[in-house]
Amino acid sequence: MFTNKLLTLVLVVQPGRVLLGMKKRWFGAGKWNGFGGKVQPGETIEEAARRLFLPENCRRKVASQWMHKIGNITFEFIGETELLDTHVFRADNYNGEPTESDEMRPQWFDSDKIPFGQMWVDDILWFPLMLQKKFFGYFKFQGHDLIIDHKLEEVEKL
Ligand SMILES: Cc1cc(-c2ccco2)c2oc(N)nc2c1
Repeated sequence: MFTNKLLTLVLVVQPGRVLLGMKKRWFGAGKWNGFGGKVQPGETIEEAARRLFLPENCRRKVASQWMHKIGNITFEFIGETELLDTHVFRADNYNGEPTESDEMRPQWFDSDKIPFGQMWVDDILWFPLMLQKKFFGYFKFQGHDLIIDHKLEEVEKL
């Protein structure tokens, strides 16, 4: 019997570069990733993505269509009963200045120099898809560094 935890992930993809953040503590610490986290009770997935990515003083200024959903990935860990239902968004028109937080240290990377060796091991599989397509993914992990099964499907609509 599995339970579902809703998570968000926002990636800023611009011509020739991608914005990632170095996770400084807790789950996924030491890995570059998109910006996101847990969806709180009473908020939508989109509201959570906006809350977790945009600093409070920017939220009012950014139109609601600033991001669009590009993927939905389910992560399962062997021996655990909680699935991570992760909703992936792109925020390409983001033209703010990323600032460091307690959680994340932002950095721009050239699109051909993504640091996959310091990221979750699934990323190298779905990053190429997010540039052009929408996708569903499922990854079964043993520990945090070994994928023992996965499915990845390009879709027209999420
Ligand atoms: C197991 C796992 C979890 C996450 C995650 C989503 C939100 C916070 O952590 C990942 O993010 C990426 N890129 N791969 C991931 C694998």
